[in-house]
Amino acid sequence: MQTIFLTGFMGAGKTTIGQYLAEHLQWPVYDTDQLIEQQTGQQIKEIFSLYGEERFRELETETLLKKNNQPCIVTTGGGIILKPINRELMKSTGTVIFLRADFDIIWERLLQDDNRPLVKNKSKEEVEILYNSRLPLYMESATHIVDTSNKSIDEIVQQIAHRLRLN
Ligand SMILES: Nc1ncnc2c1ncn2[C@@H]1O[C@H](COP(=O)(O)OP(=O)(O)OP(=O)(O)O)[C@@H](O)[C@H]1O
Ligand SMILES: O=C(O)C1=C[C@@H](O)[C@@H](O)[C@H](O)C1
Ligand SMILES: [Mg+2]
Repeated sequence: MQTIFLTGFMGAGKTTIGQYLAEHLQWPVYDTDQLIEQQTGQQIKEIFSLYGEERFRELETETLLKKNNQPCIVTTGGGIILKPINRELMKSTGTVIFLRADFDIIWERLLQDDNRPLVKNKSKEEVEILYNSRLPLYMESATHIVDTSNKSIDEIVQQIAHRLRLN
């Protein structure tokens, strides 16, 4: 089994599910947002405001390129699917699981945290437009789609392990 990449919109639960899945499988887990923050010593919102979104997208690609080939879970930033090279890198080196969730559920989760520059000061309608514009890219790059709406973290972890025949 190669790398398991978790993709999906902000608030879909990639980071959270990745931690629990890693514990369940006893595999290492890496989060691209956290790796970028560690590497730069800056928070994502600072990177966006100091250098812009484009620079952040380059850092995401660099992070994917640095990954070694050991089995692991990689939880990604919500916009990792925007660059074709990222979609190709993930699909060619692993299994890509798109964590799908209804927009209303995502919106409720996003209200809890202010470290997401693409959501800050945006209306629900504006963020929903972004969500809808990205859906085809999550779908196109996924090898599996797992619906997480109204499911507990444990149910989602079990479902992923079952789909990948890892339990
Ligand atoms: N299945 C779930 N049920 C209830 N709450 C959840 C579920 N999954 C995630 N959450 C909660 O939603 C919030 C967002 O989750 P998380 O940070 O894991 O999302 P993410 O997909 O990594 O987002 P980002 O792309 O911004 O990094 C967290 O507070 C988390 O506890
Ligand atoms: O959806 C996005 O574009 C983002 C999601 C977050 O995980 C971070 O990578 C950053 O806030 C951008
Ligand atoms: Mg995350």
